[in-house]
Amino acid sequence: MSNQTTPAAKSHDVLRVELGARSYDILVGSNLLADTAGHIASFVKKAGVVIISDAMVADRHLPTVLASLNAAGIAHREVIVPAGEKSKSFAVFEDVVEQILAMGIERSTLIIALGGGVVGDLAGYVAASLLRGLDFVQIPTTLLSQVDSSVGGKTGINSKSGKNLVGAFHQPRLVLADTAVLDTLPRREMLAGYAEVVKYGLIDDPEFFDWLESNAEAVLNNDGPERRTAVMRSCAAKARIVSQDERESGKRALLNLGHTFGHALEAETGYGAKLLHGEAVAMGMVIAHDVCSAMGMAPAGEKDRIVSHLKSVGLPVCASEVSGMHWDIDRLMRHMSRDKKVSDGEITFVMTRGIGKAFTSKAMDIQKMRAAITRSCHA
Ligand SMILES: NC(=O)c1ccc[n+]([C@@H]2O[C@H](COP(=O)([O-])OP(=O)(O)OC[C@H]3O[C@@H](n4cnc5c(N)ncnc54)[C@H](O)[C@@H]3O)[C@@H](O)[C@H]2O)c1
Ligand SMILES: O=C(O)C(=O)C[C@@H](O)[C@H](O)[C@H](O)COP(=O)(O)O
Ligand SMILES: [Zn+2]
Repeated sequence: MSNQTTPAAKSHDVLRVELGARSYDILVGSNLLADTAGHIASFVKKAGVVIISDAMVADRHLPTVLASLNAAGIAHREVIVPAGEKSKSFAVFEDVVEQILAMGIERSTLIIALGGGVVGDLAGYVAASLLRGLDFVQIPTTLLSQVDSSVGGKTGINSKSGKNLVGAFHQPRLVLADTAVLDTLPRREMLAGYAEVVKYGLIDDPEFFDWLESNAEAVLNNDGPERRTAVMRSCAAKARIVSQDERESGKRALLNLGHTFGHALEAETGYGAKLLHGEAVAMGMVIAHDVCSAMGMAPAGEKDRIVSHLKSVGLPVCASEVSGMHWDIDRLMRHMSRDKKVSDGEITFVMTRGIGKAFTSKAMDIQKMRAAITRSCHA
């Protein structure tokens, strides 16, 4: 008989976003929601917590969170918004703020964002605004929010003039990424998040892109080690960049790879289910690689490799794949001119010399860019 005991599996990994007084941990693991109360305990005061979630997530995962808070005797209230991008609006923002103020809150009330990037961006902006700033915790429930939106403190809503044009930088106190909740996420939403995972490989980690080419289906299908690796490696990449440039005065703009084009496509489709953010980013990353290879700075074969990987999992790669859309290139160009990376009247673009070699520059060939957008819209 052996005396050996199997060591208990590590329940979660911890990453730190280093931002001085605003530093915080990202916990990544399976079934973390069951001990929500334990994980957030040090941020909860007598005033309790207000959970902001959407109807879909509340239906599936709020009971687990509430059971944990009830067992620990933590006072809680809930605000539930409709699921989907349309909740990142002035109307929903106002409604949530008024509901929470009517509850009677204090500066020590903790806001919890339980949901995907829509809930995280909205709840973060609500937290930044109420009483001029409440603490908040991100509990991301989509792949996209676990690998990207819950980290870094960009919060906000959309305006008629464009995507995320109203908001604030407001860092969470903690990010609790429970990879098991992704088991209830529809494949299309998983893929939208996967586009942002691929983005990290394309920015500056070609080995990660190689790894994804072999492990994509394991990441997407099972709550196993590959998914955890993908979430951890993505969060580590984002944390590293955000720690160096919290307010996007330089390097952070790299996280916008594919977004200048992607946000224009999203705005033109009316922020609905026609085109998800991650799908627009996938198309935008292809356009970025296409125009850079047309400008002779990136090998054309690399764009083909990216397209082939995105297609292999089922992501759309061309704007022409959005059904019922008749794209107007001039309107797309006008949207791009309102990008937050515009300075002195010129857009800073995230460009590329190939996989893992993204950089920022204003030196875009506008005619070649128009041609690349046209290829995407009329493929
Ligand atoms: N702040 C940032 O840094 C940042 C980064 C990337 C994206 N974003 C924003 O994030 C938003 C997109 O986020 P998203 O892709 O998470 O979309 P989302 O929040 O709309 O969630 C997608 C859908 O999945 C449902 N859902 C969420 N979790 C679920 C679960 N576990 N099981 C079943 N259904 C679930 C939601 O109800 C919704 O219908 C966009 O508005 C984008 O601009 C922000
Ligand atoms: O965190 C960042 O910085 C990013 O750019 C991450 C993006 O994936 C995200 O979509 C972000 O919301 C885009 O920011 P925006 O400033 O262009 O609205
Ligand atoms: Zn994004």
